[in-house]
Amino acid sequence: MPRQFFVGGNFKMNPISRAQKKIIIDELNAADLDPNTEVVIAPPSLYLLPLKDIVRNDIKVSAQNCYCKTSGAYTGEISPAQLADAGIPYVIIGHSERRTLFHETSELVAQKTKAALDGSLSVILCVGETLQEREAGKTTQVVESQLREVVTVLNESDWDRVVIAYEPVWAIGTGRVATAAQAQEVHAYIRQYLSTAVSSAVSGNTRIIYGGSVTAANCKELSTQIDVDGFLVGGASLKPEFVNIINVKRN
Ligand SMILES: O=C(CO)COP(=O)(O)O
Repeated sequence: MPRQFFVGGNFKMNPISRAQKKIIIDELNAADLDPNTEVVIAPPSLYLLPLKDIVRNDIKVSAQNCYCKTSGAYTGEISPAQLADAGIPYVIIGHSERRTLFHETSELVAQKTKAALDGSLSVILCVGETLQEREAGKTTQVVESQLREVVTVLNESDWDRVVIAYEPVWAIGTGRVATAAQAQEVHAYIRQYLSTAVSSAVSGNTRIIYGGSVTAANCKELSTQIDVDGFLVGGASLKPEFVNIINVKRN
């Protein structure tokens, strides 16, 4: 079966007001969206339930993070069980902002990924190298080591609910997008790695999406790459052009 194209909008800690959010949701609700593309939006946790209630049914809602325990004394955290109970189907795990600003290790990212999958969520698992690592020729080594931790703790069937987001840190929020060839090279590497480390079925079925300064203007070329199965969009997911990105396969 062909991999379904996937477009996620990571709102990060934006926008500030509920009124601004409503405008974004109203635009999405009114838009003519490609029914063949899976669309997921990830607002700050405070807004998960209100947005879920007002957004159209064919757009799924995702958390931006969760913890690896079911409940307990973990002030400030949300558990996979709580997200599942609230009817939130997806969670982003291992975003570079979590890894860098909040010191999440690949080991913790792997534990969270496993806990989320065990809690019946689907996971958007983020990996990617810094500029320094790319310039040192370590891109694939870094991405592989981030994935290896996860591979170690997942069962083969867990991968049915994992989308891998390749997000080079140097392209996030910088306006500096990876070229289609740079993205394809790393996506192909990830697919090859999944084939050797997990199975050829998981390699063939897992969606690998690109994130990092994706816009309506640059998404077309990226989308034509054979191993690019969609996008995780930050800044542009807050703008009307998000609709054009969702519809890139149709235009
Ligand atoms: O981090 C990202 C998505 O998770 C990408 O952010 P930008 O699209 O703003 O670069």
